[in-house]
Amino acid sequence: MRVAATHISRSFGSTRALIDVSVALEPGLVHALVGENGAGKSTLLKILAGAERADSGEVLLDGQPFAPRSLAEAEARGVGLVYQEITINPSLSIAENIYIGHLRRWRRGGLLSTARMQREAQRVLDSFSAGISVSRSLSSLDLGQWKCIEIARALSLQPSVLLLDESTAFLNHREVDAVLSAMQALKRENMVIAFVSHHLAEVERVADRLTILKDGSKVGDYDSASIGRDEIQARMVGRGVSTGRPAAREPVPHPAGPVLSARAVASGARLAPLSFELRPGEIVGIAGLKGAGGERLMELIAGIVQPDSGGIQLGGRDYRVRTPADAWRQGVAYLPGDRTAEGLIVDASVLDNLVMARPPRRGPFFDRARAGRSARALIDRLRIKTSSKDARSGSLSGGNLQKVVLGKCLAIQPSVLLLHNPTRGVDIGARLEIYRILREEAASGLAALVLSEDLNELISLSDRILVMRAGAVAFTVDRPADATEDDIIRHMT
Ligand SMILES: Nc1ncnc2c1ncn2[C@@H]1O[C@H](COP(=O)(O)OP(=O)(O)OP(=O)(O)O)[C@@H](O)[C@H]1O
Repeated sequence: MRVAATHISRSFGSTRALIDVSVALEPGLVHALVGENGAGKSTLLKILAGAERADSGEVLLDGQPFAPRSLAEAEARGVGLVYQEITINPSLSIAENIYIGHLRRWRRGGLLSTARMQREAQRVLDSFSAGISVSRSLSSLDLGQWKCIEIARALSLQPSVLLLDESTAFLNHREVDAVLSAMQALKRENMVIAFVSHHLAEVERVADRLTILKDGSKVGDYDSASIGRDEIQARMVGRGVSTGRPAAREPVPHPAGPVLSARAVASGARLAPLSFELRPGEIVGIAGLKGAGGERLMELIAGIVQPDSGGIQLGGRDYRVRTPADAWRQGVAYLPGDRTAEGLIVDASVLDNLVMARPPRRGPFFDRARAGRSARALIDRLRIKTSSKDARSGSLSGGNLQKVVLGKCLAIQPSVLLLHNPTRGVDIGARLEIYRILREEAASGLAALVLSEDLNELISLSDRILVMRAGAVAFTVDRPADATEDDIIRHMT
């Protein structure tokens, strides 16, 4: 099957998400869509998948007009979509997750024919060498394998075209491999594959062709062999970007006493008694696999869970927080790993989300004028792409939403900032901007703890890195500038 989209335009109110974009997708080739946050990548995929309608333009499937009004209609014509978010239900089996929404297929006289469903689910997983047995429990699989189950779900409808929207965004470096291998296996089956990614290393690894979008318009189509990473970046942003990974931080002196110190804090089996100090101006990275203890440490400081033993001091005083709100009040801001579930309210405006943690007041009243000024300053500083400060947050693109959550944290001028995967889904230009802002904040005294699956991010940002394994610090990298990803991975596993 060939996909030809021509002269596609789509606006949302005053935002022109796509302007006269044409792309051609060929079978047996992996096609990457790249561009800055808000460039229009997801909108284009959604139009192809039936989740959005184009205002104008035409899509042809093997020469036949294709204007699906729903995902189901697109699926029936052979076009499947894999979402950015994880959509696995852990209380169901692998096979049930694959056939969710189509379980009726496996019912005979009111009974679910589990054995047949399992056999068929296994066949689909094996068709792209996922290496997953349907008899396993979901909890024994990693997120990359969960993504492969979502790919199997799309494949169970026998599509000829598979669209993946930032499917690796929530995965760590190992889990990504499973998804990229799946794409390569499907390419060999002669499928049309298009994916969105902010990670140009992934694009280089699997894409045969790429289309660059900028501000809703197409910059161009390229053979990936003929264009280098620097040129892709330059074309994405419309100006030169020197490198995707900024120079590592030079060690900075930290003369003051610790702003935060943990003494033998422990939390069940998740965290063995741990002591460490965080000084003003210091950025400390935490590396570790899921469940290694980094997330639990952040949750303890953020007031989400209570330590079983040990204690934390903030600014030399006992720091006991029972709820996240307590922590925010004391100047400890937390950017959670999942921006929409915990980080912000999608139905509220950009302004409301930005100032939500500490709304400016005049007397007993909300000071809308001051809130407006502060929101506008954050929108400019973080280069948040929104039609206005009053726009509904849910209308922003994924990367821009992430910047809103970061803005909400910075708005309270915290003394300690806890960041979990701070630049997930954020494009390269904005990522460098966020690193610059965090360094500026650190230079004026902010202390930050950064838990990230992106090890290059930790190396670039941190003054030191705590590498966690099985609930304890297995190793401390004192000079991240001299470390490589492999050095860190060795201590994580
Ligand atoms: N449902 C919507 N309502 C209003 N505006 C929208 C809607 N969907 C997308 N937009 C706007 O359209 C533009 C393109 O968004 P899109 O999600 O396609 O970008 P993207 O390239 O996928 O970005 P990201 O890399 O951040 O995910 C953005 O300015 C976004 O705010």
